[in-house]
Amino acid sequence: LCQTKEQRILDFVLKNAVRGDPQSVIDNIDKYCSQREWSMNVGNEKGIILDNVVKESNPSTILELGTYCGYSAVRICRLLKPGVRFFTVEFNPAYAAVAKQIIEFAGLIDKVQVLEGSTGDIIPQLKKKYEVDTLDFVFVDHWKDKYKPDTQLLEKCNLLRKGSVVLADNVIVPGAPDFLEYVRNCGKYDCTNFPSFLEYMDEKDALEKAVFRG
Ligand SMILES: CCCNc1ncnc2c1ncn2[C@@H]1O[C@H](/C=C/CNC(=O)c2cc(-c3ccc(F)cc3)cc(O)c2O)[C@@H](O)[C@H]1O
Ligand SMILES: [Mg+2]
Repeated sequence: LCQTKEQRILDFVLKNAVRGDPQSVIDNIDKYCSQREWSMNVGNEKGIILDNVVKESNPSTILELGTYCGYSAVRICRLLKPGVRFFTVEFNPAYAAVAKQIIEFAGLIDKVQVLEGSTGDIIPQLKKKYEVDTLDFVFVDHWKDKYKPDTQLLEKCNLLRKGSVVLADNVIVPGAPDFLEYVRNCGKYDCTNFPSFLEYMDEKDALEKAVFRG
């Protein structure tokens, strides 16, 4: 029996999407969350912007902060060439379990490493334990008050290089004002705002792209 919303989303995907077809997984999550139960996936409007920024960055090493159900992990990894490394961090075991099953159903589990734990613990381990040199692309979509400290932690751990792209969801709703102020004024990033809409709603939201100057 599906007790949680996340389990109901997984169940809907397993029943209605096509195994091995990432686009059908994305479309079915969007269908469920727009028709049945709202859920905090990046969604299709902001998702198209995410797709375009990923495509233009052509990244080889990607980090996502906040996996949730794996919607954006599937969105990003469906665009990646073979051999690319995608790490996604999730500290809620129940969400991580749902995400792994959704990513697996989409046929992308070989490209994805779901790192269970807190970003504060995992980011400092990326170089030594996960053999990461620097990150080409970071998608930030976890607790909004952690965007700024975790971006600063990425800098401190020397995980960003000249041209690394940090793309943040929800800079209008719920908002991440300290993060926005930081990336726009600290002098280390070239920032671009992408106005869009909150997932499955008519409210305005936006993504912020912050390119590290190195
Ligand atoms: C120690 C905490 C920081 N470190 C962390 N390390 C690892 N995983 C972390 C995490 N923080 C949060 N997470 C995970 O990220 C996810 C959290 C996402 C938070 N997102 C939101 O709150 C959010 C919220 C909205 C929203 C918008 C409008 C509204 F009326 C209500 C909600 C829309 C969004 O697109 C959102 O992304 C969860 O899976 C959580 O378990
Ligand atoms: Mg979000």
